Amino acid sequence: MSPSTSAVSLTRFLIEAEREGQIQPDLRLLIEVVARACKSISIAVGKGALGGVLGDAGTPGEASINVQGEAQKKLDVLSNEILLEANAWGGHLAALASEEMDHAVMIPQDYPRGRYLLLFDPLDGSSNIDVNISVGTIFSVLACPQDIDSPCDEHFLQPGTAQVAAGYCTYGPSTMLVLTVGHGTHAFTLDREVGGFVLTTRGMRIPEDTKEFAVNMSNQRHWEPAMQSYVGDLLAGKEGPRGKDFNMRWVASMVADVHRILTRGGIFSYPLDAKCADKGGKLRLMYEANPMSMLVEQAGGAASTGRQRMLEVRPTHLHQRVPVFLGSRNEVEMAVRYHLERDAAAA
Ligand SMILES: O=P(O)(O)OC[C@H]1O[C@](O)(COP(=O)(O)O)[C@@H](O)[C@@H]1O
Ligand SMILES: [Mg+2]
Ligand SMILES: [Mg+2]
Repeated sequence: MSPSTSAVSLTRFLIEAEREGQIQPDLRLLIEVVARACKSISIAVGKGALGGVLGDAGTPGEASINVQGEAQKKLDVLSNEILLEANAWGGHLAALASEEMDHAVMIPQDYPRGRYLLLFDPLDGSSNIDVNISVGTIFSVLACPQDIDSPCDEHFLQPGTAQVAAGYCTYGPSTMLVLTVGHGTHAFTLDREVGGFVLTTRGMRIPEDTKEFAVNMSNQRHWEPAMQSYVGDLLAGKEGPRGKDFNMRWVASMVADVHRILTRGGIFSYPLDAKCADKGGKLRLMYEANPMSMLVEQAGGAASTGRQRMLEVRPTHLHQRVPVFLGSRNEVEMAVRYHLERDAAAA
Protein backbone atom coordinates (compact mmCIF):
# COMPACT_ATOMS: atom_id res chain seq x y z
CA MET A 1 0.00 0.00 0.00
CA SER A 2 1.45 3.39 -0.90
CA PRO A 3 1.83 5.85 2.00
CA SER A 4 -0.58 8.30 0.38
CA THR A 5 -3.49 5.82 0.33
CA SER A 6 -3.06 4.31 3.82
CA ALA A 7 -5.01 5.68 6.78
CA VAL A 8 -3.27 8.61 8.44
CA SER A 9 -3.16 8.17 12.20
CA LEU A 10 -3.01 11.18 14.52
CA THR A 11 0.59 10.20 15.34
CA ARG A 12 1.60 10.15 11.67
CA PHE A 13 -0.20 13.45 11.06
CA LEU A 14 1.68 15.07 13.95
CA ILE A 15 5.05 13.64 12.93
CA GLU A 16 4.51 15.01 9.42
CA ALA A 17 3.52 18.40 10.89
CA GLU A 18 6.73 18.31 12.91
CA ARG A 19 8.81 17.49 9.81
CA GLU A 20 7.21 20.43 8.02
CA GLY A 21 8.24 22.71 10.88
CA GLN A 22 4.66 23.41 11.99
CA ILE A 23 5.14 22.05 15.53
CA GLN A 24 7.94 21.18 17.93
CA PRO A 25 8.34 17.64 19.33
CA ASP A 26 7.11 18.72 22.79
CA LEU A 27 3.89 20.13 21.30
CA ARG A 28 3.39 16.85 19.45
CA LEU A 29 3.75 15.00 22.74
CA LEU A 30 1.30 17.38 24.43
CA ILE A 31 -1.36 16.84 21.75
CA GLU A 32 -0.89 13.06 21.87
CA VAL A 33 -1.31 13.10 25.65
CA VAL A 34 -4.49 15.20 25.41
CA ALA A 35 -5.84 12.87 22.70
CA ARG A 36 -5.12 9.84 24.93
CA ALA A 37 -6.93 11.48 27.83
CA CYS A 38 -9.89 12.19 25.53
CA LYS A 39 -9.99 8.49 24.63
CA SER A 40 -10.31 7.66 28.32
CA ILE A 41 -13.08 10.24 28.73
CA SER A 42 -14.80 8.82 25.66
CA ILE A 43 -14.77 5.36 27.26
CA ALA A 44 -16.24 6.73 30.51
CA VAL A 45 -18.93 8.70 28.64
CA GLY A 46 -19.74 5.66 26.49
CA LYS A 47 -20.38 3.44 29.53
CA GLY A 48 -23.18 5.77 30.64
CA ALA A 49 -25.34 4.36 33.40
CA LEU A 50 -23.35 1.07 33.35
CA GLY A 51 -20.23 2.94 34.47
CA GLY A 52 -21.98 4.67 37.37
CA VAL A 53 -20.82 8.02 35.98
CA LEU A 54 -24.15 9.80 35.43
CA GLY A 55 -25.66 12.38 37.77
CA ASP A 56 -24.35 15.09 40.04
CA ALA A 57 -21.02 15.10 41.85
CA GLY A 58 -21.07 15.57 45.61
CA THR A 59 -23.32 13.98 48.18
CA PRO A 60 -27.02 13.19 47.54
CA GLY A 61 -29.04 16.38 47.89
CA GLU A 62 -25.88 18.53 47.92
CA ALA A 63 -24.25 18.77 44.49
CA SER A 64 -20.70 20.14 44.47
CA ILE A 65 -20.35 23.60 42.91
CA ASN A 66 -17.43 24.75 40.75
CA VAL A 67 -15.77 28.17 40.54
CA GLN A 68 -18.43 29.21 38.00
CA GLY A 69 -21.13 28.70 40.63
CA GLU A 70 -22.49 25.77 38.58
CA ALA A 71 -23.36 22.31 39.88
CA GLN A 72 -20.75 19.75 38.85
CA LYS A 73 -21.66 16.45 37.24
CA LYS A 74 -19.71 13.32 38.14
CA LEU A 75 -18.34 13.30 34.60
CA ASP A 76 -17.16 16.93 34.90
CA VAL A 77 -15.04 15.89 37.87
CA LEU A 78 -13.86 12.61 36.35
CA SER A 79 -12.90 14.21 33.02
CA ASN A 80 -10.97 16.91 34.85
CA GLU A 81 -9.07 14.28 36.85
CA ILE A 82 -8.27 12.26 33.70
CA LEU A 83 -6.84 15.33 31.94
CA LEU A 84 -4.86 16.41 35.02
CA GLU A 85 -3.39 12.98 35.65
CA ALA A 86 -2.47 12.41 31.99
CA ASN A 87 -0.70 15.74 31.64
CA ALA A 88 1.11 16.02 34.96
CA TRP A 89 4.19 13.91 34.26
CA GLY A 90 4.91 14.26 30.52
CA GLY A 91 7.43 17.09 30.81
CA HIS A 92 5.65 19.19 28.20
CA LEU A 93 3.68 21.54 30.47
CA ALA A 94 4.49 24.36 32.86
CA ALA A 95 0.94 24.67 34.22
CA LEU A 96 -2.71 23.77 33.54
CA ALA A 97 -6.01 25.55 34.04
CA SER A 98 -9.52 24.19 33.86
CA GLU A 99 -13.15 25.28 34.01
CA GLU A 100 -13.46 23.04 37.06
CA MET A 101 -10.59 24.57 39.10
CA ASP A 102 -10.51 28.00 40.72
CA HIS A 103 -6.89 28.69 39.74
CA ALA A 104 -4.18 27.38 37.46
CA VAL A 105 -2.04 24.58 38.86
CA MET A 106 1.70 24.38 38.32
CA ILE A 107 3.34 21.13 37.35
CA PRO A 108 4.84 19.94 40.68
CA GLN A 109 8.54 20.66 41.21
CA ASP A 110 9.40 16.94 41.36
CA TYR A 111 8.04 16.40 37.81
CA PRO A 112 9.86 17.65 34.70
CA ARG A 113 8.52 21.04 33.59
CA GLY A 114 7.80 22.00 29.99
CA ARG A 115 7.13 25.29 28.26
CA TYR A 116 3.41 25.12 27.47
CA LEU A 117 0.26 26.16 29.29
CA LEU A 118 -2.82 23.99 28.77
CA LEU A 119 -6.39 25.18 29.36
CA PHE A 120 -9.43 22.98 29.10
CA ASP A 121 -13.15 22.64 29.51
CA PRO A 122 -12.98 18.97 30.52
CA LEU A 123 -16.62 18.26 29.74
CA ASP A 124 -18.63 20.71 27.70
CA GLY A 125 -22.41 20.46 27.51
CA SER A 126 -22.79 19.00 31.00
CA SER A 127 -26.57 19.42 30.95
CA ASN A 128 -26.68 16.80 28.18
CA ILE A 129 -24.75 14.05 29.98
CA ASP A 130 -27.70 12.44 31.71
CA VAL A 131 -29.86 12.43 28.56
CA ASN A 132 -27.31 10.72 26.28
CA ILE A 133 -26.71 13.67 23.95
CA SER A 134 -23.27 14.59 22.59
CA VAL A 135 -20.83 16.26 24.97
CA GLY A 136 -17.16 17.10 24.48
CA THR A 137 -13.79 18.36 25.72
CA ILE A 138 -12.30 21.68 24.55
CA PHE A 139 -8.62 22.64 24.91
CA SER A 140 -6.27 25.51 24.18
CA VAL A 141 -2.45 25.60 24.28
CA LEU A 142 -0.35 28.70 24.98
CA ALA A 143 3.37 29.18 25.41
CA CYS A 144 4.46 29.95 28.97
CA PRO A 145 6.28 33.30 29.12
CA GLN A 146 10.01 32.64 29.44
CA ASP A 147 11.91 32.78 32.73
CA ILE A 148 8.83 32.20 34.88
CA ASP A 149 9.55 30.01 37.92
CA SER A 150 6.03 29.83 39.23
CA PRO A 151 3.46 30.06 36.43
CA CYS A 152 0.06 31.15 37.73
CA ASP A 153 -3.26 32.61 36.47
CA GLU A 154 -1.76 35.85 35.13
CA HIS A 155 0.57 34.00 32.73
CA PHE A 156 -2.46 32.47 31.01
CA LEU A 157 -3.94 35.90 30.24
CA GLN A 158 -2.83 36.00 26.60
CA PRO A 159 -5.10 36.83 23.65
CA GLY A 160 -6.43 34.00 21.48
CA THR A 161 -4.03 35.01 18.70
CA ALA A 162 -1.23 33.62 20.92
CA GLN A 163 -2.63 30.07 20.94
CA VAL A 164 -0.19 27.56 19.46
CA ALA A 165 -2.82 24.81 19.22
CA ALA A 166 -6.52 24.36 19.92
CA GLY A 167 -8.99 21.57 19.59
CA TYR A 168 -11.97 19.68 20.87
CA CYS A 169 -13.11 16.12 21.14
CA THR A 170 -16.78 15.34 20.63
CA TYR A 171 -18.29 12.26 22.25
CA GLY A 172 -21.23 11.56 19.99
CA PRO A 173 -22.31 8.64 17.82
CA SER A 174 -18.62 8.58 16.95
CA THR A 175 -15.80 10.17 18.93
CA MET A 176 -13.97 12.82 16.91
CA LEU A 177 -10.96 15.00 17.60
CA VAL A 178 -10.81 18.31 15.72
CA LEU A 179 -7.45 20.04 15.86
CA THR A 180 -5.51 23.06 14.65
CA VAL A 181 -1.86 23.94 15.13
CA GLY A 182 -2.31 27.07 13.02
CA HIS A 183 -2.20 25.34 9.63
CA GLY A 184 -5.84 24.53 8.91
CA THR A 185 -8.42 22.62 10.92
CA HIS A 186 -8.43 18.85 10.68
CA ALA A 187 -10.82 16.14 11.90
CA PHE A 188 -9.90 12.70 13.22
CA THR A 189 -12.31 9.88 14.05
CA LEU A 190 -11.63 7.40 16.83
CA ASP A 191 -11.33 3.86 15.48
CA ARG A 192 -12.69 2.09 18.55
CA GLU A 193 -11.36 -1.35 17.55
CA VAL A 194 -7.83 -0.10 16.93
CA GLY A 195 -7.99 2.46 19.73
CA GLY A 196 -6.51 5.33 17.73
CA PHE A 197 -7.61 8.54 15.99
CA VAL A 198 -7.56 8.44 12.17
CA LEU A 199 -7.55 11.53 9.94
CA THR A 200 -10.96 11.74 8.26
CA THR A 201 -11.09 15.36 7.01
CA ARG A 202 -7.95 17.29 6.14
CA GLY A 203 -8.59 21.03 5.91
CA MET A 204 -12.20 21.55 7.03
CA ARG A 205 -13.84 24.54 5.28
CA ILE A 206 -16.89 26.42 6.58
CA PRO A 207 -19.14 27.71 3.79
CA GLU A 208 -19.14 31.54 3.78
CA ASP A 209 -22.94 31.78 3.66
CA THR A 210 -25.56 29.87 5.58
CA LYS A 211 -29.27 29.44 6.22
CA GLU A 212 -28.86 27.90 9.68
CA PHE A 213 -28.49 29.61 13.05
CA ALA A 214 -27.92 28.28 16.58
CA VAL A 215 -29.04 30.20 19.65
CA ASN A 216 -30.97 29.52 22.85
CA MET A 217 -34.24 31.19 21.80
CA SER A 218 -35.65 30.99 25.34
CA ASN A 219 -33.40 33.96 26.19
CA GLN A 220 -34.88 36.13 23.44
CA ARG A 221 -36.66 38.58 25.76
CA HIS A 222 -33.40 39.18 27.67
CA TRP A 223 -31.27 40.04 24.61
CA GLU A 224 -29.93 43.46 23.62
CA PRO A 225 -31.94 45.34 20.95
CA ALA A 226 -29.29 44.60 18.28
CA MET A 227 -29.65 40.84 18.81
CA GLN A 228 -33.46 41.13 18.92
CA SER A 229 -33.43 42.82 15.57
CA TYR A 230 -30.82 40.47 13.99
CA VAL A 231 -32.73 37.31 14.95
CA GLY A 232 -36.05 39.00 14.17
CA ASP A 233 -34.84 39.46 10.59
CA LEU A 234 -33.68 35.81 10.39
CA LEU A 235 -37.11 34.65 11.56
CA ALA A 236 -38.87 36.89 9.02
CA GLY A 237 -37.45 34.57 6.33
CA LYS A 238 -38.11 35.10 2.61
CA GLU A 239 -40.55 37.93 3.26
CA GLY A 240 -38.10 39.82 5.52
CA PRO A 241 -35.04 41.96 4.76
CA ARG A 242 -32.75 38.90 4.47
CA GLY A 243 -34.88 37.47 1.64
CA LYS A 244 -34.35 33.81 2.61
CA ASP A 245 -35.70 31.28 5.08
CA PHE A 246 -33.43 30.24 7.97
CA ASN A 247 -33.48 26.97 9.92
CA MET A 248 -32.54 26.71 13.61
CA ARG A 249 -30.56 24.05 15.53
CA TRP A 250 -29.53 24.13 19.22
CA VAL A 251 -27.90 21.09 20.84
CA ALA A 252 -26.87 23.05 23.97
CA SER A 253 -23.40 21.46 23.83
CA MET A 254 -21.12 24.06 22.30
CA VAL A 255 -18.86 21.29 21.01
CA ALA A 256 -21.70 19.62 19.10
CA ASP A 257 -23.07 22.90 17.74
CA VAL A 258 -19.63 24.07 16.60
CA HIS A 259 -18.90 20.66 15.09
CA ARG A 260 -22.04 20.92 12.96
CA ILE A 261 -21.00 24.40 11.84
CA LEU A 262 -17.46 23.27 10.96
CA THR A 263 -19.02 20.45 8.96
CA ARG A 264 -21.82 22.20 7.06
CA GLY A 265 -21.81 25.89 8.00
CA GLY A 266 -24.06 28.01 10.19
CA ILE A 267 -23.77 30.67 12.86
CA PHE A 268 -23.47 29.84 16.56
CA SER A 269 -24.26 32.58 19.05
CA TYR A 270 -24.43 32.97 22.78
CA PRO A 271 -25.06 36.72 23.01
CA LEU A 272 -25.09 39.02 25.97
CA ASP A 273 -28.41 38.92 27.78
CA ALA A 274 -29.86 40.55 30.87
CA LYS A 275 -29.30 37.35 32.89
CA CYS A 276 -25.54 37.14 32.18
CA ALA A 277 -24.68 40.81 31.43
CA ASP A 278 -23.06 41.36 34.85
CA LYS A 279 -20.72 38.41 34.16
CA GLY A 280 -19.90 39.58 30.61
CA GLY A 281 -21.66 36.66 28.88
CA LYS A 282 -22.28 32.95 29.41
CA LEU A 283 -19.40 31.20 27.65
CA ARG A 284 -15.84 31.29 28.87
CA LEU A 285 -13.18 33.09 26.82
CA MET A 286 -10.05 31.12 27.63
CA TYR A 287 -11.20 27.52 27.22
CA GLU A 288 -14.40 27.77 25.18
CA ALA A 289 -14.51 30.87 22.93
CA ASN A 290 -10.79 31.20 22.09
CA PRO A 291 -10.05 27.61 21.06
CA MET A 292 -13.30 27.38 19.09
CA SER A 293 -12.54 30.72 17.41
CA MET A 294 -9.09 29.57 16.33
CA LEU A 295 -10.56 26.35 14.87
CA VAL A 296 -13.28 28.32 13.06
CA GLU A 297 -10.89 30.95 11.66
CA GLN A 298 -8.49 28.21 10.51
CA ALA A 299 -11.44 26.70 8.60
CA GLY A 300 -12.19 30.00 6.84
CA GLY A 301 -14.93 31.17 9.23
CA ALA A 302 -15.12 34.17 11.55
CA ALA A 303 -15.50 34.61 15.31
CA SER A 304 -16.49 37.72 17.21
CA THR A 305 -17.89 39.01 20.48
CA GLY A 306 -20.40 40.90 18.34
CA ARG A 307 -18.18 43.97 18.50
CA GLN A 308 -14.60 42.70 18.30
CA ARG A 309 -12.65 39.84 16.77
CA MET A 310 -12.67 37.17 19.49
CA LEU A 311 -9.00 36.26 19.16
CA GLU A 312 -7.97 39.87 19.86
CA VAL A 313 -9.80 40.18 23.19
CA ARG A 314 -7.28 40.99 25.94
CA PRO A 315 -8.16 38.64 28.80
CA THR A 316 -8.39 40.05 32.30
CA HIS A 317 -9.10 36.86 34.23
CA LEU A 318 -8.92 33.12 33.82
CA HIS A 319 -12.64 32.41 33.94
CA GLN A 320 -13.69 35.52 32.00
CA ARG A 321 -16.95 35.23 30.06
CA VAL A 322 -17.73 36.74 26.67
CA PRO A 323 -20.59 36.94 24.16
CA VAL A 324 -19.91 34.62 21.21
CA PHE A 325 -20.76 34.72 17.48
CA LEU A 326 -18.91 32.27 15.27
CA GLY A 327 -19.22 30.30 12.05
CA SER A 328 -19.92 31.17 8.42
CA ARG A 329 -17.94 34.32 7.65
CA ASN A 330 -20.61 36.42 5.93
CA GLU A 331 -23.25 35.62 8.55
CA VAL A 332 -20.97 36.47 11.48
CA GLU A 333 -20.09 39.76 9.76
CA MET A 334 -23.83 40.44 9.35
CA ALA A 335 -24.52 39.84 13.07
CA VAL A 336 -21.61 42.14 13.97
CA ARG A 337 -23.01 44.83 11.64
CA TYR A 338 -26.34 44.83 13.52
CA HIS A 339 -24.46 45.41 16.80
CA LEU A 340 -22.11 48.12 15.51
CA GLU A 341 -24.89 50.00 13.70
CA ARG A 342 -27.03 50.03 16.89
CA ASP A 343 -24.03 51.21 18.90
CA ALA A 344 -23.33 53.99 16.40
CA ALA A 345 -26.98 55.10 16.37
CA ALA A 346 -27.03 55.19 20.19
CA ALA A 347 -23.77 57.18 20.44
O1 LIG B 1 -28.20 25.88 28.78
P1 LIG B 1 -28.02 26.81 27.60
O2 LIG B 1 -28.35 28.22 27.91
O3 LIG B 1 -28.69 26.31 26.36
O4 LIG B 1 -26.42 26.85 27.36
C1 LIG B 1 -25.78 25.88 26.64
C2 LIG B 1 -24.34 26.25 26.56
O5 LIG B 1 -23.75 26.07 27.85
C3 LIG B 1 -22.70 25.15 27.76
O6 LIG B 1 -23.20 23.88 28.12
C4 LIG B 1 -21.62 25.53 28.75
O7 LIG B 1 -20.60 24.59 28.88
P2 LIG B 1 -20.35 23.68 30.21
O8 LIG B 1 -21.26 22.51 30.17
O9 LIG B 1 -18.92 23.32 30.00
O10 LIG B 1 -20.55 24.59 31.40
C5 LIG B 1 -22.29 25.14 26.30
O11 LIG B 1 -21.74 23.94 25.90
C6 LIG B 1 -23.61 25.38 25.60
O12 LIG B 1 -23.46 26.02 24.36
MG1 LIG C 1 -18.39 24.32 28.22
MG1 LIG D 1 -17.64 22.07 31.12
